[in-house]
Amino acid sequence: MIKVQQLTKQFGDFTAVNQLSFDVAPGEVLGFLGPNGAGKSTTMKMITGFLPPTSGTVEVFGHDISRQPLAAKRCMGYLPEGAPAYGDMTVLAFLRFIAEVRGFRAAQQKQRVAQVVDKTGLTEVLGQAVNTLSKGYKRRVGLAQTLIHDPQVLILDEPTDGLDPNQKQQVRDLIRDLAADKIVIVSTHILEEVSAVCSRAMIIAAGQKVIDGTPAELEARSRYHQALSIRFREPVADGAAAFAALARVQEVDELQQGREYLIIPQPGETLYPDVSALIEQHRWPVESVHIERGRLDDVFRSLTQVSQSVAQC
Ligand SMILES: Nc1ncnc2c1ncn2[C@@H]1O[C@H](COP(=O)(O)OP(=O)(O)OP(=O)(O)O)[C@@H](O)[C@H]1O
Repeated sequence: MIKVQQLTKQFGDFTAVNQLSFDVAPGEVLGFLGPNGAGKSTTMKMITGFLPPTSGTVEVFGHDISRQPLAAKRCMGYLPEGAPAYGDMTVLAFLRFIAEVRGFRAAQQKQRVAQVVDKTGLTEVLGQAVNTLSKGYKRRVGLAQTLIHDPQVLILDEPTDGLDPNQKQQVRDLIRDLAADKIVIVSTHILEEVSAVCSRAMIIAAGQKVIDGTPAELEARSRYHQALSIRFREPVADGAAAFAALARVQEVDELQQGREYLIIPQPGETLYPDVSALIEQHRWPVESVHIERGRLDDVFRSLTQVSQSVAQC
């Protein structure tokens, strides 16, 4: 279990992280979201003991990161932003070095290195200097070094940043694979990553938590939650006015000259029965109907804009 309580970081007069509290349990993949400068990296650095908090505490499986840093760090693997250090070393030498630092010797060291090389797909670049690797491989080397001691907790700062779509997919699959019995905290700007790998998501803005829930709970906050997206086989004249006249409709968007409509309900309402009755009454030729779960980008935008403007007041 990770327990973060009232965590705060000030740089001079500026408060980068403000009274942040949350718990994470094994098996959870927590997506840490927020606009640039929200305080994600600063929080991760404090959780992993790379930056002392101004106030507040972090406990990792009962070990306080400030008072028992070695015991707490033993439980964690941390992938910071950017590329791994020691770029002149070959991948193999670098991973052996990390294994050595983590206390593995002889056969055990070989075995640990071989396991992470296999997991992260590094076999073909083992003899290459880290500096000369592509961005994707550098990221994988970073991931490999976080896994060497098979930690119970993985803290990954933008693990797919700068990767191409295939590499992104591979890293996400790896995170999902690793997540079964670990705690994973992953910061990202990429909202589709949250749906792809996270069991829970927290949005922070201006150093403060603005929402914490499952991706489905976040999507339910979107204005598009339960919106109906309807496509007809041919254009339907007057559809916009007819849909807009229904009770509990907030907005109707007509697309493709009347072949498609997006009908947004008032908050908390569902429209399917009324819309379906209207379509039947007019015998409009429906091709497809889709009920939206909600859009994370819309939730992200509305929550972070509100809290940033509050912070500026
Ligand atoms: N060492 C420092 N000294 C002064 N200010 C800092 C320092 N480190 C971070 N900050 C400031 O704290 C705020 C939070 O930074 P942080 O890097 O945690 O944000 P972030 O959410 O990770 O952003 P990004 O998504 O851009 O990586 C920013 O305004 C940043 O400029």
